[in-house]
Amino acid sequence: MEYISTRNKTIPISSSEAIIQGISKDGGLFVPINIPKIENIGALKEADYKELAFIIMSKFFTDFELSILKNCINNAYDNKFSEKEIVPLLKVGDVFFLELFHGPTLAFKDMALSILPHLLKEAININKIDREVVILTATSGDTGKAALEGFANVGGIKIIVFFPEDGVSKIQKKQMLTQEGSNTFVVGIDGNFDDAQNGVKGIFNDQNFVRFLDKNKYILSSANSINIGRLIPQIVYYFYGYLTLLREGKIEDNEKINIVVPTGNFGNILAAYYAKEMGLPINKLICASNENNVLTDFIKTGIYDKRRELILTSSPSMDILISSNLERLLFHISGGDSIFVKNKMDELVKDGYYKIDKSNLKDFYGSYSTEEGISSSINKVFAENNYIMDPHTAVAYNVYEKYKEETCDNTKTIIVSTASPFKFGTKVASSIGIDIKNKDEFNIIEALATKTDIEIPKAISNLKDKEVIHNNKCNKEDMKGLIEKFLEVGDIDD
Ligand SMILES: N[C@@H](CCOP(=O)(O)O)C(=O)O
Repeated sequence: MEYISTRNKTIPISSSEAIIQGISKDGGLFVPINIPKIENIGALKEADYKELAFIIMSKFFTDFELSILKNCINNAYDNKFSEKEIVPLLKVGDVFFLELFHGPTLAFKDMALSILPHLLKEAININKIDREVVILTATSGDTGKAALEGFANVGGIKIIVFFPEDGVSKIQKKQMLTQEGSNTFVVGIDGNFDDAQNGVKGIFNDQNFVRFLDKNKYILSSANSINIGRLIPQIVYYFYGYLTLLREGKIEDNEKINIVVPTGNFGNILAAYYAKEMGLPINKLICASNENNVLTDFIKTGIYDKRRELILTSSPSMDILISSNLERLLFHISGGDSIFVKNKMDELVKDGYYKIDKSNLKDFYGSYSTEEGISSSINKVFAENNYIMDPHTAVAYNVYEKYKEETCDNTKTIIVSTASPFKFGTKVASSIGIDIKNKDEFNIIEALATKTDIEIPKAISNLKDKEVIHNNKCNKEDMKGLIEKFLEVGDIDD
């Protein structure tokens, strides 16, 4: 399988090269030259998570020897995950929650960031790279910690994470600032996630800086979902969720289901779109946003308009106005028209918006939840079903309720549950009536554990006494300066 840029189809590269580069030099994202099909999906219903991961990933990562790919998968999906199914599926009321947060950092990002370091190491070997790889990551909370965890102490790789100083939850922040590993660097910036992501993309595209790093024997890569090595592993759990329904007799073979995804950078829902294109019977892809509802407007009108204030919400991983992976969707729905994609991306930079024909978005339904909607959904599901959702998952639930009301569609539905509620203690606890006044975050979490009768995950209880290691802060304009400092390469301008 070859990969091409969404903005220029003429230079195909291998999957291992695409993983190393992270983002194309022309600013585009790598996409597979075609999306492979899987026939007779129902026959895979007895496959465990690793077997399924191998079947799916081997169709995309074709320049990895099969035994090497199998090793990567075995090393990724092991007892780092607390549940033996890796992603349990739970029926709650009339929906199914696919819980993607049982990995080491308690968010769905672990699903791909447990394997990306193994894939990248192998990609470095395959391409005989004689440079140290520097992973630049922008995060609004969950990606950062999952990437740090995955890459900590991996030889030949350094990881630098930029997060919005005031735009992540207290637990997310503590998770990142206490990260051990001599190759890890964490920086709070004085902007929002879009600033961090724009900054990182700008650095990738600054050819002078890239050459300067190269002279110092460094190359850049990415751990965000702009990296195809992040996206492909996320396809697996959509198949696994579907096949679990089939194995448990909840659906017939080939029966269509809906998938609801709380969405920010559009990577997770794009993985579901890839699954659909590969043949998974999906009816609607339901794109759930928080008050940063740029995607809702896009799906309803075909107009993507980022000219609005970014709002900090209780679901920070979705506090995004420039959803990177939409670029890949534009490429696919335009039949692979890279000129069209480039024009739209240029319009977004120049004018702040672009328009497409909304009939191209028929696979999707989009809506959003307010802060109040998040609280009332958490409260309702807990009261009625004794099931506790984190704010991101609550956004998805809230939007699914709207979808049902609007469409009366009773297709069986999976909601992806993307993070542990204990990462967002204040919002979750207050939503179910716990008095949070005068309590610190860890007291709130203890009260939440008592009320829900769920044990606090070790990854959170251990955090309480962990020492803060990273104290770096910078202006959003000075991200390059910090990279120079961490890599000890001097100043490009000297
Ligand atoms: N949801 C985010 C933002 C980055 O998303 P990614 O999937 O592109 O890495 C986060 O948690 O940081």
